[in-house]
Amino acid sequence: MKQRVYDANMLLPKYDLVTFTWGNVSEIDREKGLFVIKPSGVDYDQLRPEDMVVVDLKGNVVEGDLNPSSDTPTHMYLYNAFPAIGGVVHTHSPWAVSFAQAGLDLPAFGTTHADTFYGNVPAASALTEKEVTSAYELNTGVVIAREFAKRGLDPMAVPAVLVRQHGPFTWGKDAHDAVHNAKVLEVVAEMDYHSLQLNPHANLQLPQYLLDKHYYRKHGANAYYGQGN
Ligand SMILES: O=C(CO)[C@@H](O)[C@H](O)COP(=O)(O)O
Repeated sequence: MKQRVYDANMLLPKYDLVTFTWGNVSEIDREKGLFVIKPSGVDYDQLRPEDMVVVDLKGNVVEGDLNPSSDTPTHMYLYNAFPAIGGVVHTHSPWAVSFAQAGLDLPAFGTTHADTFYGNVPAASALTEKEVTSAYELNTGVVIAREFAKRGLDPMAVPAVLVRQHGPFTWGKDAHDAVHNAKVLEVVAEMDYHSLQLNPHANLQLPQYLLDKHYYRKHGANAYYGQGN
């Protein structure tokens, strides 16, 4: 599992999703109640599979000599809040971060989006100052779970979020699936930006029937939403 998580982390620079030591990938073993995550602040070209850190769902490091990623509390919170997910990715990929910092949902304008995200990708607002809990590092996870609950979104149907003042988090059935979703998010964010520049006054939103048709053609009639057509 450490090798698999290491391999998934090494896809972040390969897919041009990170700069320096930014970003992190993890994967969970639900039977053991443990997840493996990248260590904090280690250059990707220095990273080794044995550097991966093993953490339990209370945030305790159970194996590893290095500090786990600074985003470990968010990964942990998401594994607890979204029981169907198996892997989590965080990046600072520039186009997705641009939408996150602008506080804008990433709209479904086309089938490139619909293949992976069954609907607009939500921008989750940061907690207000008075909401910030003493466990500051948990706030991002709280914000994400709250946004999905508020919108009634199935996290496996829209496996991504844009956290304002921070950046994108994606997830999937495992670490590699979550990395795939992170790359699609970045590609679609750049496409959306240019579409909005090219035609700023039109309604470019993909109609629901096309979203349905395309998503279920790709994922099957019993996809996450359990509906089909
Ligand atoms: O946003 C931040 C830091 O502000 C983090 O997401 C870093 O981008 C990755 O940190 P480590 O995983 O190396 O701790």
